[in-house]
Amino acid sequence: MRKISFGTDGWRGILAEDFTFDNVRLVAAAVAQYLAARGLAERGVVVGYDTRFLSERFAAAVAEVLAGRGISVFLTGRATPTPVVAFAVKLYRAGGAVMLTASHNPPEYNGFKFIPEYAGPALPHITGEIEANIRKLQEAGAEIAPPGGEKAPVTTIDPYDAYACHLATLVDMGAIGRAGLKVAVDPMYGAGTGYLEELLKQAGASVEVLHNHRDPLFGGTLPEPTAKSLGGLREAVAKGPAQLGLALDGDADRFGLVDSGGDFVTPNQFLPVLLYHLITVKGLRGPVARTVATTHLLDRMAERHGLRLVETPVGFKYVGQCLAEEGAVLGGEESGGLSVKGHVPEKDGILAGLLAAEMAAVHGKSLKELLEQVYREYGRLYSERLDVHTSPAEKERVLEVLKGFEPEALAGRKVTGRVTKDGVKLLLEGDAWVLIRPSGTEPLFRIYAEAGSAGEVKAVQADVLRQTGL
Ligand SMILES: O=P(O)(O)OC[C@H]1O[C@H](O)[C@H](O)[C@@H](O)[C@@H]1O
Repeated sequence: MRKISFGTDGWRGILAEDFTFDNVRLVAAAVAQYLAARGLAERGVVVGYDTRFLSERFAAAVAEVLAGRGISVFLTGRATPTPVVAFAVKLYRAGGAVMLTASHNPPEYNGFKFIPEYAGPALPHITGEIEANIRKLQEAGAEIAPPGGEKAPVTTIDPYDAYACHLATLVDMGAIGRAGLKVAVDPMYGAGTGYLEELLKQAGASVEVLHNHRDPLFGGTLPEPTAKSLGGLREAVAKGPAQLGLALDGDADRFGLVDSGGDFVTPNQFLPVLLYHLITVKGLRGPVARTVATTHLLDRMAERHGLRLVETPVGFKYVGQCLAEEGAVLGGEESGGLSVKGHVPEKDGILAGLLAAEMAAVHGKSLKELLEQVYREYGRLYSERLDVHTSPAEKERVLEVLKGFEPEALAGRKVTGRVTKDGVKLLLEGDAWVLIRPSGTEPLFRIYAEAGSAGEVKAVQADVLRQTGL
């Protein structure tokens, strides 16, 4: 059996291979030990799950282990988005939450996310402690049998209404209604079903919904809101009357956006437009947090407005930490995660979608028109990510190469700096950069690049491939 370990965001495993009821019970017991050691057990734990195969059964198994160890459980009565489960931690002042989900992974996966009492993704020192507990339980040959009998209650919850009220403090729902916005929503058969479309309808928008029934095979695609997977939504928006398309990933923590006409808007394009809106319309002030892989257009904007820019490794856990501890206005990442000041420090695709709708309503413009405005004020940057699949042996070789990867120039541009907070990032003259890092969720390397033209981005990536032999 492979080692149970928490990657970029939770433990993920293939169903029946690694992700078994026995292993889920083992990890739940390790979480119970962590909570007890931290004095958090008496606050109880929220348990939620997505729409994947057996997710509700795994959630019930986790609830049973926790309750059997005297920890009260707030169990969601239906599939619930990860950000809503995080919000429920605050709502019930719980000691943490367990979310059963493999997010946007292929259908044969399921997963286990732990959300500590601060209501954002668990930081490495916490998952490290849980992993150590798992090893000790395994070494002791402890059998985590269904405990047979609860020592604490399991209460069924539905945090929808409280979450909706909270979002109404962050989003101008009235503006969405007044504008009579027409929106198409694609929850990708996932846990966001019944959330984003309902909130928009309640606000008064007219909503067309796609893929809003449970399908653990996700219609044969990945529940990942990328341009490639959102063909149906793009077609729906291109056909009209919808002016905007909003998508979520399998557990609704990531967002995907389709502009009027059916064009996909990347997170690197949306984040600067949102920051502009938050600063100029909503009047928010505070630092701006982005991962090392996210657009530097945010840096230019932060500098112009006198805001501090915080760069974190990849993983919303680090972005969330900046939101929670430093009061950031916006925390975002190129893989489609964001949260804003006043919200839980967990990425939230529903909030992102509602903010996009608010912006369309308030400005009466498409996202692309707003983006053009941002480009006019701050200059334009092109960014792209290239994913390169590798075997485990190849991965080791490339990691070795990266240790000493300090070229003088890339694609004819001088290297002016080297950042190693996550993978290797080379800063190039002319406000360009490239980052090479192994994914923590998939067996591949990601090569992210940004420059003043699309051609330069491609040239820089090609030179990285050539020089590293990837
Ligand atoms: O690039 P990876 O290590 O595969 O991570 C990709 C993404 O995985 C999860 O969704 C994390 O929550 C994100 O913060 C991260 O950006």
